Parts: sequence; structure tokens; C-alpha cells
Amino acid sequence: MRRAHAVADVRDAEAALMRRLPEGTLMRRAAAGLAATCAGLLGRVYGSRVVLLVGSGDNGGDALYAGALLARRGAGVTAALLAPERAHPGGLDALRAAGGLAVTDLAAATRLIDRADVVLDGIVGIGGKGGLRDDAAPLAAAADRSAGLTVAVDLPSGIDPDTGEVPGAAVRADVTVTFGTHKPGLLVDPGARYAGAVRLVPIGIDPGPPVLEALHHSDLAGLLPVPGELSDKYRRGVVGVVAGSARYPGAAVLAVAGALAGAAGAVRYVGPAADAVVRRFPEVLVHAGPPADAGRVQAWVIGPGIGDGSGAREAIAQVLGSGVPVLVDADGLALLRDTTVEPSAELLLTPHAGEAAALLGTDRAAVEAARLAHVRELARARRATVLLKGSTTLVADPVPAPVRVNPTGTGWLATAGSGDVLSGLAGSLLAAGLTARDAGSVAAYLHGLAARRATGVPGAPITAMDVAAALPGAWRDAVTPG
Ligand SMILES: NC(=O)C1=CN([C@@H]2O[C@H](COP(=O)(O)OP(=O)(O)OC[C@H]3O[C@@H](n4cnc5c(N)ncnc54)[C@H](O)[C@@H]3O)[C@@H](O)[C@H]2O)[C@@H](O)CC1
Ligand SMILES: Nc1ncnc2c1ncn2[C@@H]1O[C@H](COP(=O)(O)OP(=O)(O)O)[C@@H](O)[C@H]1O
Ligand SMILES: [K+]
Repeated sequence: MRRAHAVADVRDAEAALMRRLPEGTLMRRAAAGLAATCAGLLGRVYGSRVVLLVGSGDNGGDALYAGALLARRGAGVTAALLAPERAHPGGLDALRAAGGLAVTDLAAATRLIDRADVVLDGIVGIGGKGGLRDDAAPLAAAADRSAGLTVAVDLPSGIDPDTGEVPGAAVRADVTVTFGTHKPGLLVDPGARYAGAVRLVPIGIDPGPPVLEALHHSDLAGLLPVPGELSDKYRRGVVGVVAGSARYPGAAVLAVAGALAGAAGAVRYVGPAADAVVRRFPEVLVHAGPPADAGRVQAWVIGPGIGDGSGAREAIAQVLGSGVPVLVDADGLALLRDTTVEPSAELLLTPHAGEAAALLGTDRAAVEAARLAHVRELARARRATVLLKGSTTLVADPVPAPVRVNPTGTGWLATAGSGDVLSGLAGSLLAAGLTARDAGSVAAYLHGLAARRATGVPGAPITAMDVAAALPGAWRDAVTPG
């Protein structure tokens, strides 16, 4: 599991450790990791051109000490000081002693950036508030234009470390070297898009419980169910899928395709698209009446393509009161707004940003700009586990717990119907006994992995059915050791 910690907890942990260590130890550890990464990126350090963007805090100090280490190995290092009178004094002395230069003329610095092999962004780190200030923004733009690599120190300056919000201009890094632990803003869009490849340099801190966690391949085997010797299809779990309509039979087929690739022993389809479903998947049990008399299921998926007619309203009331876990997606989410039935078991909602915005009474852009805040708010308000889809998929619980962030996926997943496959898959995992939190995050992981397998390298358009077809291979990948 990859974990990210709140800035306040990082600061407390750093303070606790610093009390036990000689002064400057943590900054030296950070700078050594940073310099080693830069050296690896440069290949040959001797004769290379390195520009440091140095702000007024310890983030600039890290950059200066790393610059000193590179200068000692023969790099030509120049520091552009954004706040000359407040630049880290020890770092500045170290850089000068190693033969590096410092400039305060930012126009001159911009010209150096144009020709740099590596630009180190030490403008701000976890102390940053708001977007980049006016004097720093042109340097960030120059680094973006330069053919050299931009390496962010701790995090790209201008992104909010705790949320990933990007309120103004920000540095676009190719690589981010972060210290001690990940910061949430490095894992959540839009901030994550600015971070490039993230490398973690351990500095020995223990910041306690994380606020964000990302499943790793090695976590999947422990979460995915495996049938035992005494399993039968009912013990493995039956997932009921209420999806599709005469107008949208495809949504039913896609949700069922996802459900069949999950862990349930059987899929029971309920709705008016049974013919289309059985033609494609003869193994599915079908029922044309309401969910209440469809037979036993261990979890329901309701919503894709069901519309907003009276049958759909009745169905959602029935499944919410059924006493088994329910996943609500797509049209079902709109119906949820008017439903008075209290869910009688775990509830998992799977909105995209637009659907989440409608439930929260805000607009899509607001949700996309502050995904973490909105997914938490929706989980609290609806007392449900919420899987917010999109460029960064997040899963939040209604009770305080780290939010899960999905590390897999590809932009090619933004294709019609892929969300239906995801809801079927997650529902199938719910029926197999996973909690809403695990079902949602494991489904997002496998779905993203399947999409990557389907699109290949360098990538090409894929359909939702391609994603469903790639799920068994993704599952096998995920449980293969090593
Ligand atoms: N505290 C520690 O023990 C360690 C801290 N380290 C480094 O120290 C950093 C944190 O240092 P600081 O607490 O000094 O904070 P920062 O260096 O992140 O920034 C603080 C300074 O930046 C200014 N500032 C805030 N927002 C700004 C903006 N939008 N544009 C321009 N300037 C802005 C503030 O006025 C303040 O002077 C970490 O990110 C990390 O790089 C590392 O050396 C590891 C150890
Ligand atoms: N920019 C993106 N990058 C990665 N994945 C994305 C992106 N946009 C959407 N997705 C994923 O694609 C799927 C689309 O689901 P959804 O929005 O419900 O579409 P549909 O209703 O057509 O099925 C979700 O799994 C979502 O997380
Ligand atoms: K930085």
C-alpha cells in the first residue's frame, strides 16, 4: 500500500525526529536523495548545467544543498534566488563553497533555464499556500519550455500539498522527489498531473495514520476471494443487476459483463433487456419482474441505463430496503435524490464528477478542482461509501478512514459504457463478501489494469467491452506474485 500523510502530521513527525538528531540531519538526508536522483537523470554530472529555483523556506534549502552536492561532482550550478534576503543561509554557503553561483536577476535566470539540463524546483514545498506568486510564475513557465528536465523538490510548487488543488500557476515537473512520505496532492488530480514520476526518499519520519492510501499489486491477492473446496455458486455470492431498458439495452449487457468478471458465483439480471443479455451471456439468470421477487441475491447493482420511470423508482426503493449491500450508479444516482427509503445495508455510490456535483448541488468543475473534499463530503452527506470516477478515482468512507486513491487506469477508459462495466464488477465483489470500500477500490484497480492491458503500449482507442474482456487477464496479473 502506498500511503500519503497530511502536512500537519508530516511536520509533527519531522519535529519529533529532529529533536533526537543533530541539527540539519533531515535536510542533509533530503538533499542527498535529491542529488542522487538528479545525478541518475543527468547520467553524466560533470559538465552538466543545473539551475536551482530557490524560495524563502526549507524547500529552497533542500535545493541549495543538493545543488552543492552536484557542483562538487562538476556540474555548473546556478541558484535563482526569489527572496535573496531570506534564502536558506546554510544552503547558500554550501553552494558557494562548492563553486556554485547565485543570481537575483530573474530575467537572467530565465535565460539560464532555457539552456539547463536539469531545473530543480525549490520555490515552495509543504509550506506553500495559493498558486505560484507573480515573480515565480515566469520561471515555472521557462522550466516548462526548456528541453531540460524539471525536478520538483518535495512537490511541484503551486499545488496544494494536502488536496491536490491547483489554485493558480504551478510548476510542471517531470520528476518529483518527495521526502519521508507521499503528500496527498501528489496522488490526486489536478495536482498529480503536475508531479510527473514521483520518487520517495525515506528520511526516517513516522507520521502515523495516512489520510490517503493507494492499493499496490501486492495487496490484491489478499483482497480477492478464492473459491474453497466447499464453495458452490450460491456460497460464492449471487449479484443482482438492475440495469438497462428497452431504450438502453447495452447498459445491461455491459454491467452484466463486468459482473461476470467479478467474484460472484452467479449473476441475476432483472429488467427489460433480458433478451439482449441472454443472447450475449447465456449463463446469466434473468427475471422480468421487480427485484423484490427475483430470488436470492447477496448484493445489488442498480442504475446503468434504467431511466427515471416508475419501474426504476420502485426498483430502487426495493433494493435499498432488501437488507443486502447495494451499489448505485448512473441513473440510479439521480433517483436517489428523491428516495426516502433508508438503506438497510452497506451502500456504495459510483458517481462521475457530474453525478457527484448533482447530488451535492454544485457544478462539475468544482468537483473536478477539489476531488478529495467533494468525495469526502458526499460520503458524509449520504452516509455511504463513494467511489468518485474520473482522472483520479477516489473511494471515501462515511466514517473517518484513509481515502483510497486508484493507481491504475488510462485516459482511454473515458469511453462510453466503461462505467457500467465497473459497477457490475464492483457489485460482484460486494456479493462475494468484500466491504464497500474494498469492493470499490479493488474493482477500480482491476478495471484500470484491464484498460491498460486492452489499450496496450503506446495505446489505442478501446471499447467498454474490450475492458470487460481484459478483466480475467488483469485479475490473473494482480494475483501473480512478484
Ligand atoms: N521540516 C523538516 O524537517 C524538513 C523539511 N524539508 C523541506 O522543507 C520544506 C518545508 O519548508 P518550510 O516550512 O520552510 O516551507 P516552504 O519552503 O515550503 O515555504 C515556506 C516559505 O514560502 C513562502 N510561500 C508560501 N506560499 C508561497 C507561494 N505560493 N509562492 C511563493 N512563496 C510562498 C512563505 O512565505 C514561506 O516563507 C519541505 O517541503 C521540504 O522540502 C526537508 O528538508 C526535510 C526535512
Ligand atoms: N481522464 C480519465 N482518466 C482515466 N480514467 C477516466 C478518465 N475519465 C473517465 N475515466 C474512467 O472511465 C470510466 C467512465 O465511467 P462513466 O463516466 O460512468 O462513463 P459511462 O457512463 O459512459 O460508463 C470510469 O471508470 C472513470 O474513472
Ligand atoms: K517545490
